[in-house]
Amino acid sequence: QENFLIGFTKDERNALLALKAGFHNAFLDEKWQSKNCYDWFGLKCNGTVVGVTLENLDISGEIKVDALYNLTALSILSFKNNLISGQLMDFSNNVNLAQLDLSSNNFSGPISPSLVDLVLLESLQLQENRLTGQILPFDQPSLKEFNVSNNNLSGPIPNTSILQSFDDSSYDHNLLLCGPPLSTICGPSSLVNDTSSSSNNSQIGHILVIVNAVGLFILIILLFTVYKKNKQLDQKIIERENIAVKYDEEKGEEIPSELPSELPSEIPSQVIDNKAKATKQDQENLVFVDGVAEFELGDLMKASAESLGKGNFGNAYRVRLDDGRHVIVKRLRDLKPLSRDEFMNRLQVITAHRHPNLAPPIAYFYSKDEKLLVHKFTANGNLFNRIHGGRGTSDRIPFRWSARLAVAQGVARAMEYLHMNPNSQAAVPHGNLKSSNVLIDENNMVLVSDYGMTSIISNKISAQRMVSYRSPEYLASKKVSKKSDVWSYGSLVMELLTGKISSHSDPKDNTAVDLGSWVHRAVREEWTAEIFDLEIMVQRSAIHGMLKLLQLAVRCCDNSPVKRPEMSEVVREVESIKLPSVESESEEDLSADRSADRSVDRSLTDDSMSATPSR
Ligand SMILES: Nc1ncnc2c1ncn2[C@@H]1O[C@H](COP(=O)(O)OP(=O)(O)OP(=O)(O)O)[C@@H](O)[C@H]1O
Repeated sequence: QENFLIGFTKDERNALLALKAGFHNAFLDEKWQSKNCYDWFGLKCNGTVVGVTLENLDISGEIKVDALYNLTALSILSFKNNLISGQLMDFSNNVNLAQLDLSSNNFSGPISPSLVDLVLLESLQLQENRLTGQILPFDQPSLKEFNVSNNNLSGPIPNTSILQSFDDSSYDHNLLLCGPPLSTICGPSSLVNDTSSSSNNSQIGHILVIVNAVGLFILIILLFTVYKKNKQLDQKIIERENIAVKYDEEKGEEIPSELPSELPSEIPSQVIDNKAKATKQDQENLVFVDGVAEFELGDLMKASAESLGKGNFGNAYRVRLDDGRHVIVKRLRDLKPLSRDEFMNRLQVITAHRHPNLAPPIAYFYSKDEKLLVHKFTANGNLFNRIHGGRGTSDRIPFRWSARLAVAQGVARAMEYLHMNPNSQAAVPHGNLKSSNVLIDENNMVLVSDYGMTSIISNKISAQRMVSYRSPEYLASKKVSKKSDVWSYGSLVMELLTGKISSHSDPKDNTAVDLGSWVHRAVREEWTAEIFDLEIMVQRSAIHGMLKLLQLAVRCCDNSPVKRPEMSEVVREVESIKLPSVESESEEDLSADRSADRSVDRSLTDDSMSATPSR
C-alpha cells in the first residue's frame, strides 16, 4: 500500500489520520483522505511531511501527547487560533522543528520539556492558552521569537540570555509570572514549585485552579509595600489630574472621536458624575460603578479562584471573597490600544446602562498589564446550561414553556433598552447576544451580560470572534448593528424553543444545527409543531403561544435586515403572548409526570415578568 502513497510515508499518513480522528472537523474529514499528500489541506510535503498549517479552522478536540512521534521531518507546525485542548505534545522526535505556533487554543498543563531541546527552534508561539506551571530555561540561540503571554503561568522567568532578550509583551497577562523582563517583583511564594504544573488531571473546558492563597498573600503584601512607597508621589499626580478633569468637564469634553458612531455623542450625566470619583480611585485599585468600594484588588488577588474558561474577551474566574461572597472576574485581552482615560470613559458608557434585565460590571480595573471587569456572580448559571445541561440525566429539571417565555421576554426588554436607552440617549448594539451571555440569578431573574464590548475589544478580534449567531450581513461586513442583534435574538429564541444547539455558537458539538436554516426548512415543509423541544411539546395548551413566538423568531432571522422588526416591536409581540392558565399547565405537567419542577418554573416566570419598571 505504501507504494501508492505520494508525498508522505505510511507512518506519517497514519499519524495524520490519527490526528484528524481526534479533531471534530468536517472540513478536515473531507480534505484529509487521499493517498496523495499534495491533496491534503495545510500540508507541506516533499516525500516526507515538513509542514502542517491548520489555522482558524474552529478545530476542537484533543491531540495525544505522542501524536507527532512519526512526523520526524516536521519543520513548521501551526494550529493557531482553533479550540484544541489537552496537554502540549511531546516534541522529542521533531528535531527539525523551527516554527511552532499553538497560540489561541485551549491547551492546558505545563510547557513540554521536550521544547527546550529543539536546537533548531526559531519561533515558539504559545500565547492565549491555559498553560500552567513555570517557564522552562529556554536558551537555544536559534530562538528569535517567543511568546507565552495570556496563559496561567507562574513563578520567575528563568534568567537565560535568550529569555531575557524578549520584552514584557512575550510574558504579559500571566497573573503569577514575575521577575525581569516583567516589572512584577518575585516574592518568596514565587519560588515555591507550582503544584498545578505537575498535575496531569487538566480537564477539557472548565478547569479548577485553586490559587495558593498564602503564597499570594505574601506576594500581595510585597507589592503593596512597593505601591505605598509610590503613593505619596502618585497623590500629587492625581491631584493634578483632578484639576485637569474639572477643567475638561467645564469645557464639556466629549468622548474621544474613535468611539464607534453608534455610541452616544455626549457622555450621559451619570457618567460625568462618576468621572471625578473614578479618577481618584483608579490609579491602582478597582473603580466601583456605584462609587462604593466593596473590596480591593488585593482582596481579589488573595482569594481562591475557579477558572470558568476562556471567553472571547479573556479568561473568566469565579472568585470567593473573604466574606464568602462570590464575584466573577474577567481578565480582558485583545483590547483596542486604549489609554487609561479612554478605557475608563468607555467602561463608564457601558456601565451607565441600567435595566433590571441587564448585568453590568460592578467594578473595573486598568493598569498597563492588566484590565479587569468584575461582575456580580449569578447563582443559577447561564441560559445555555439551562436549555442544554443535564439532558438525559436524573439531574435535569425540565425547562417549561412559562419559564422559557419569561426568558424571551426578559431578553427582549434588555435588548430594547440597549437599542433605545431612554436615560442617556445612548443606543448601542449588544454585539454578542448568545445563550451563555444570558444569566439567571438567585431570584431567577434573566440578566443579559457582556454588552457593548465592541467599544473596547480590538476590531480584528470582534470581527473574528464575537456574534455567535452570525447574520448574513455580519458575515459579509463583520460589523455589529441593531439589526444583527435582532438576528441574534431570533436565533436565541429558536434555541430556546427547539432545545437545539446552534452550530455557530458551538461548532464542535456534532448535535448542533444551523438553527436558522433548520427552522426555515421545518416551517416550509410544514412539520413545524414537531420542532419544539419535547419538554415543552408536552404542554399542548401552550402550542399556540409557541407557534407565535416561533413566527416572531423567524421574522427576526429574515435574511434582509430591513425586514427584521425593531426590538420595540419584538417586545410588544413577545409580551402579547399569553401564558396558559396555571391549572391547564399543571395538569399537563402532572400528565407528563414531571411536576417536581413546578416551583422553579413559576418563580422564574413570575420574577422576571414582574421586573418591568421601565415599561
Ligand atoms: N456574572 C456571572 N455569573 C455567573 N457565571 C458567569 C457570569 N459571567 C459569566 N459567567 C459564565 O462564565 C463563563 C465564561 O464567561 P465569559 O463571558 O468569559 O465567556 P462566554 O460567555 O463563554 O463568551 P463571551 O466572551 O463571548 O461572552 C460562561 O459560562 C458564562 O456564562
